[in-house]
Amino acid sequence: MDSYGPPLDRSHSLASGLEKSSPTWRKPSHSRSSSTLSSRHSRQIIKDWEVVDDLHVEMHIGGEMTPPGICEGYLLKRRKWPLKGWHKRYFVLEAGILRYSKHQHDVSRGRVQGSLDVSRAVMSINKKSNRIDLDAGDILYHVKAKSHELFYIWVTKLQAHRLFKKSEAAPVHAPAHGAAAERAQRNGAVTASSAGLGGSAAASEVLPSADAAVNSKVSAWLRQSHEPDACAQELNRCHLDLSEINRLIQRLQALEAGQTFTNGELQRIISTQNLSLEKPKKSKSGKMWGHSRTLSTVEALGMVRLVCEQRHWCYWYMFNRLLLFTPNHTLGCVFNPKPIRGITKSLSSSHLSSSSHLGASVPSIPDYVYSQLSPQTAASPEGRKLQQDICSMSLRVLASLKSVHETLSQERQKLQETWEQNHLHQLNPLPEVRQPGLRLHPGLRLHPGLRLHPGLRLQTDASLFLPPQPAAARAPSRRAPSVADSAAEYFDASDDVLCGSSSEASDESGLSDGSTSNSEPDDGHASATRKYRASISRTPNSAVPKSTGRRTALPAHCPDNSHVGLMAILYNNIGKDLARVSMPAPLNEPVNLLQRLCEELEYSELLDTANATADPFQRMVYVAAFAISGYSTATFRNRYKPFNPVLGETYECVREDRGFRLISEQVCHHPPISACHAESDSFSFWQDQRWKNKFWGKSVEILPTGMVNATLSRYGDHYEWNKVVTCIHNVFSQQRYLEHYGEVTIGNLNSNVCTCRITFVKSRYWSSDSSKNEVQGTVLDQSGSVIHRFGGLWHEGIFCDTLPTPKCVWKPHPQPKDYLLYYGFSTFAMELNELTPDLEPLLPPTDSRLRPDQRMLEEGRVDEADRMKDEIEEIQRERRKELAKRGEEHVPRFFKKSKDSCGRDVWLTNGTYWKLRDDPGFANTENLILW
Ligand SMILES: CC(C)CCC[C@@H](C)[C@H]1CC[C@H]2[C@@H]3CC=C4C[C@@H](O)CC[C@]4(C)[C@H]3CC[C@]12C
Repeated sequence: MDSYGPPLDRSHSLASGLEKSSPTWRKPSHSRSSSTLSSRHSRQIIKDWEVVDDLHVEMHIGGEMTPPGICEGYLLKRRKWPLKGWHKRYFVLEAGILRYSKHQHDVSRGRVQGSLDVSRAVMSINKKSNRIDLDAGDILYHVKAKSHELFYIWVTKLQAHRLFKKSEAAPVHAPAHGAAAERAQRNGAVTASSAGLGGSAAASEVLPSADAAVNSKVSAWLRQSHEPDACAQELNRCHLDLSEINRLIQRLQALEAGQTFTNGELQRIISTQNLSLEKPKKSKSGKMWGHSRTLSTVEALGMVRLVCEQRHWCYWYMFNRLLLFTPNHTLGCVFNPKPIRGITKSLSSSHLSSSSHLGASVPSIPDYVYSQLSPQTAASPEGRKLQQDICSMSLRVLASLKSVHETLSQERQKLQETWEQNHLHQLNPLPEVRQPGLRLHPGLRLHPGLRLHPGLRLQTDASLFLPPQPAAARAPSRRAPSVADSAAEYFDASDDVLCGSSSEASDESGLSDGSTSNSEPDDGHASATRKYRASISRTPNSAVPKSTGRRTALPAHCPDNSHVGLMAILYNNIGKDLARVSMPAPLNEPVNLLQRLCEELEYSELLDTANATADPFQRMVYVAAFAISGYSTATFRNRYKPFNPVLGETYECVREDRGFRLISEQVCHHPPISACHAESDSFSFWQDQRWKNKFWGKSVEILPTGMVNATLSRYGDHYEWNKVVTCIHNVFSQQRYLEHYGEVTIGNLNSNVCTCRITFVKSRYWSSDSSKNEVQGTVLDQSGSVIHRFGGLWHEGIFCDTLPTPKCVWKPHPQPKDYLLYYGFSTFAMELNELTPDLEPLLPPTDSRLRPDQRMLEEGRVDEADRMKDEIEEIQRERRKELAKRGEEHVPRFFKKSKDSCGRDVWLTNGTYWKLRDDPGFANTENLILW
């Protein structure tokens, strides 16, 4: 195998964008943390793994995606238990499903030992050891091919199947639209102008044809709305552009490698054939036999095979010098080409003649392909031209996709609202008639203090609170109105208040819905969230905060870090707290974890409002909104990691404009703990943050421990709540995103009048983007009755429809201009690390604002920042060693360890910071030297 050339450990991945070459960032990303591994060897192994994405698979022939062919053969499969050793198993990959059996003959007998949908698995490969890992969460396969060639073929095939299956699952093709529009037209719902409206036309099909009002409104929408047409055109353009880009890239690669065939063509051939990778058995007549299913076709189509008898080499020869199989390694390859006539022809003619090139110097397929993927300077004018074309075309596609996305989201929202409003009319044509079958959760009772609106109509989404019930129990039943119905009416009454006019209420309010009798609890959640969402979107954004004199942008744009390989870093730090893993500076954002604690106070006005609210139940709603608001930063913050504070580092934040001041300190190194304390006239807020990680292959869960605390001065409340899990999905890929899920319970340690439960709903993998990030909450009284309910999305806002005036209790501020160029920071986040001349002399030298590496990164001096970061971490290590030598322990300066009411360790302020700052001033105290 070695003779196939060395370069399997190149950082240019076969198909992943994770480890693109980078002259600036060739510094091996694992170097920093490699000390955690025992041997150089194990580091090497980790380094060679790559996650494969499906971007580079070439499967289009003439614009259509070709279904990939079957692939079958023996692979070595890692034993399940103990996880040691390998056994040979026969694998068949067909229609996106990878099945395996013990032996080849088991397949025909239907004896399958396991199967996995490859489109749902994360695929990691190790080119050095020919290994492929497929991780579908619950099912995990570790397999190994016997040779590079087999490995390459399997990888190519797997990619092809994944891509095809994914594309099948998410069809965006236009042709169906015409048919749908036609059908819709037959229903009389749309006029001729709607042909080609695609999804929108299809939506009209589900409208109950009996309801003329519904039909007319939606068809009016369809008539007026031409955006989907524009989108379809735009997408068609994108499609063409992408094909063109693909062609240009291939051309460029071929040009640079001086080759006639492109990598894409090779991949396409492998993808589309039916392949049996087993050694063709010798028949009595001495003929070579392949898999029975494929053999005759193979011969019929003139499969290209050269056998070089003298040297006992068997060349399976696809293109010029592409496949080289030796009897010792790979044992034959039988192709059942689907009719790609041109290619078969070219195989058999011009390329056969180049057999004389074959030999030990011939690069293997992987080498060939990797060489194609290597960045090469396109010296020729044609190459440069190609590069420019690729660039400008890519930008065009990006712009188109952005605009399509925006338009479609708006249209969807409009349609949704139109549909919901009309749907209500249909379900509740007569306001006085009670809708049968309404059920309410026993916990959802009417609070004695609540007044019912006189003009009651029955529209509610009580299903929100319904626990799962067997289908029989969901059947509508007629019964007398009950307290539960009254509660439902109460919610409806709220809508009236919201909309001002009772007759128009159902048209305007996004909150009412009569469709409760047979909705699944999950659907209930989703539909409630849709309504909350609609109401939130109608709430105007809070006025742009008046200028605080603080900066509105960072000094420099964020660096591109898409090339930095994360895999090695994370593997090398398994078991470590992700947030604390040291990463190269381009992976960092110029704020640290102490500052991120402060960021949770971005919406501190909610605590001020709570403190000004007399009713304890309503007060709780605002506290809950505050607890949720702290999670909203996650929306745009998944590309960079906050700096880890060093032990003893501090941070202060004085916000006269918001009326609070905060201090935080890194109080412990093992485990790393950051503590903070904030105070204002209306509240105090403190927490210490530490967390654990769970690494799931393609995602990382952050499980915070420790409670968050807030007290309100006016009512003496002491609220305490837990945090939910934050999950970094697709951690290795550029499609990384954050999700929060779990339950938060807010208690009041000084009063048991009410509690609050908030659910951060875990999205299902098929859920649409608009239903991601759902939050639902209830405020309960002592007996467990629901007094208030609220919901929405943690990145868009929270609506409470049970307040005397139902309203959006919280909505995140709009993001500042160009925020994506500034790490996705909000205005508040931009301000966190701002250092003004009047502030500087007042800070202790341990303040994060004075930390040089973070400052360098903020100023765009990324390389310097990285070096400085190494130095600061080294200083910290030295300091720890010194302390250990002296048998001492680090004592935090401004926080002390204590126990909370449940006996848990907590870090509380010792009350000295602000006093020292005033007198004698930190310039006159003894301070730690951290950098
Ligand atoms: C470079 C890439 C891979 C790493 C990105 C990691 C980022 C997204 C991670 C690292 C540390 C993480 C934070 C750690 C702790 C918390 C507290 C939790 O209650 C809310 C989420 C929050 C605030 C996390 C958000 C996501 C986070 C910032």
